[in-house]
Amino acid sequence: MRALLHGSIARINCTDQLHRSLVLGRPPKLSSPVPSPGYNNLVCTFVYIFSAGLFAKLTYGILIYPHFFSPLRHIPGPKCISIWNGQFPTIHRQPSGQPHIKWMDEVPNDGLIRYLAFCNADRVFPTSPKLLQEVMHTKGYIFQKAPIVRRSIGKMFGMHGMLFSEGEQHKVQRRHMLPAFSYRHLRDLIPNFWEKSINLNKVMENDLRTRQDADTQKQIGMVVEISQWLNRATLDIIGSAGFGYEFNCINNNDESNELAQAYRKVFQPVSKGVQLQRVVFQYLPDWLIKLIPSKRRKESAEAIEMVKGMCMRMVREKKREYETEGKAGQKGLREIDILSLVTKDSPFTEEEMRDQLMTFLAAGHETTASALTWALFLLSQNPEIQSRLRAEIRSQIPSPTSTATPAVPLEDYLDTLPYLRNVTNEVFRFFPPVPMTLRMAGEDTTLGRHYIPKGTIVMISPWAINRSKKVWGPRADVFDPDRWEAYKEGKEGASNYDFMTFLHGPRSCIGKDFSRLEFKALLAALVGKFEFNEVLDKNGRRKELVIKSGITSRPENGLPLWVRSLDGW
Ligand code: HEM
Repeated sequence: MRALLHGSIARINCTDQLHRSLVLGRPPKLSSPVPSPGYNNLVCTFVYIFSAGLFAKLTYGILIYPHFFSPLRHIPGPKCISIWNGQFPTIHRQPSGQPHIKWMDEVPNDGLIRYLAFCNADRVFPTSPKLLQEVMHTKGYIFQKAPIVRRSIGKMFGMHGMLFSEGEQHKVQRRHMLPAFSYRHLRDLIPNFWEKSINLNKVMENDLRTRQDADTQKQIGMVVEISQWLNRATLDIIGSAGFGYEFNCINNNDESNELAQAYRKVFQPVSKGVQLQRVVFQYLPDWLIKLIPSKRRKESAEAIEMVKGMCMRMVREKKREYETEGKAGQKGLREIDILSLVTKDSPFTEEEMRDQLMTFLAAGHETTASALTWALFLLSQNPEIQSRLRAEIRSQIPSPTSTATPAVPLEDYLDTLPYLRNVTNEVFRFFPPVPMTLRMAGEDTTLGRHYIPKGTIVMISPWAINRSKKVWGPRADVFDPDRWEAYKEGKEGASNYDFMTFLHGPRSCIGKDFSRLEFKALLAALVGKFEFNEVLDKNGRRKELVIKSGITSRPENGLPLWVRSLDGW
């Protein structure tokens, strides 16, 4: 009653002041109503109950459930190093997948390991070919893309693109796009890959010469941050071979190329602090995250808008082309490139078409650039492997500068050069550009003999499987292209699931053959023409390599290498 009375007095005061200010023409001075003690008590009680509820929920969810009630608790796993944060401190300190190698080799298990991640969230990690096959193949559509992944990279890769579609929708999309990845079509793209590779060589050589002249007047090579060149080259290749578009990233440096810049902002490796922030943000609603100011997020959002706009323009231009040139399409070409398939007679809405392009653009350039970065890093550390590769390339592939018509076109043999093939396989094994990915059980199911409740997050780690001593023997952590003589493209290994770089099954990488050919063309052109050496510190010692895992794994601060142009090819 007192509360009510108090409230009405406050309201009367307010109206009174308003009336007076209207009459006198002054702005009203509203006195804030004084909350009654009853109201205060109510609020306090609510806050207490809410806090107690939250505390109980967190205590149960973080401290009790994972240790005593989780149906996954009997699956073997590493000992928790934190009572509330499981293995997270170890995972956070090391590159993605690194702790998993140790667990795989040291924790006795029947193909499945369970560990606790941030705030003791359950994770299962399949280690045997049989269970990997279940997750990726037999139950490929039950184990769906984890919402955490969708949330963190969905906007850049296109929410409605193939990477994030599920079930029937995914099957339709994948079937529709397959012709663009048939081996016959990819073989026809080799001259295009080669042309771009030669262009990269030319521009890099000019750049080396110009800068050398200014600095030393000598042709002794110079330090180059190599990864940005590789990103520009793979962007040009996906643009031209995939979409029939010339992005011209190789010819224009990063600063003058909006597209290269946009991707650099989104994909640049992040510090441990930002990684931790991202983990925490997974648990916060979008509206709350938007309220927290962040320069990096703002830049990423702008970059995403730029890419979105560009993909939409490509879709609309191509559609207009079909409308004006009729169904046969441009000059009657066999149009099975990515952009044509996405836009012509396609089952996609315009938004889906745009997202499909975003998927192929992002997935199709960053990964191959990361693989090439690692290739040059490994070759710079292993000069004898580099020389052997160069000898094969120079003896088999005519110099890009020669004007003579080659006796056999490159597309007939690029894919079969034995040492180039072994080096390619070994780089992909040793540094898988996508070190890990997550799936979520879409329904209650099983893995082997283990019950897996709906919502369980499954960690798939190409990094761990590709480097496990259990799988690859005691020399698993040695970079040795010759091991592929025995494995012969993975076919003579114990199982396909030993090599996980592109995953397997219906959700495996659709672009794996595209990227292999592109990788071989770029690597052959680069190693044929240039020598790559590591940059040592001032005491002549090897610098410690810090691997940053963002969407792909990359060396921290790019990869500076000592590059020298060689004569005779
Ligand atoms: C070295 C280069 C590459 C690597 C290591 C790689 C790796 C992968 C991996 C691991 C996935 C599965 C991701 C997941 O499910 O979480 C994937 C999916 C995909 N990749 Fe690649 N990729 C490479 C190059 C390419 C290229 C060149 C293209 C296109 C031209 C491409 C297009 C795609 C697409 C569309 C998907 C989604 C497939 C689906 O869900 O059905 N990738 N890639």
